[in-house]
Amino acid sequence: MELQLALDLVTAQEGIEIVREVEPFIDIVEIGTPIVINEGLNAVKVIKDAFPNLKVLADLKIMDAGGYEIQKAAEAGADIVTVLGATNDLTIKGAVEEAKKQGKKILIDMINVPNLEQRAREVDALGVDYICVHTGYDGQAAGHNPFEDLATIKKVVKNAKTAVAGGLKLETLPEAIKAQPDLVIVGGGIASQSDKKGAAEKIANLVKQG
Ligand SMILES: O=C([C@H](O)CO)[C@H](O)[C@H](O)COP(=O)(O)O
Repeated sequence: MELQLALDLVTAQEGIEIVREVEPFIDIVEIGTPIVINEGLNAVKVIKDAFPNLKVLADLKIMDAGGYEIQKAAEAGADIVTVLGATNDLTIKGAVEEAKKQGKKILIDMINVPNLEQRAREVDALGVDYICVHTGYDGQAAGHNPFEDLATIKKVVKNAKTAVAGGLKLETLPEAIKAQPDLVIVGGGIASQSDKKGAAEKIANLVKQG
């Protein structure tokens, strides 16, 4: 089981300071969608240059032009790029093809996919690397969490790795780990804490014990 730190509501420069504190405890650093909106793919390059030994995920949430957008993220140094499960198979196939060419990986974000079980089966058959259930900020604000969705995809995904994201914190992590995802994604549960290093260390220990 791996741990991904999501950097969202900070600048890339602030992100570098956070990663410096927690680098020994994380496997992947995510350049979140808000950072990409504010600073573009240059933020991916800045973080990859600062931490060449960490895997970097660009949370582009691709919905169209899969091949082209993966190519641009790869040029910026991303190792993993997100594509929305809600898009059509053509976009996912284009993204997978380009990612294979570039030696990169695709994470499918199943945020707001209504027919989760069926869609998870379908995208799993398209050769993607990760399938991630995700309760976004708006869903979290309405009191939702991703635990039931994780159990749903764990039953049907046979090829891809499974991942979970959405409001995970030290207190709620055991619930996520119980379902044995391959990747746990934590944003505010580390990045918004006053003791980021302490939070990351405790969360990493739970993830390691898996
Ligand atoms: O993908 C995310 C969100 O949609 C903003 O772009 C976050 O990275 C993801 O939800 C993880 O962050 P937390 O919910 O703060 O753990």
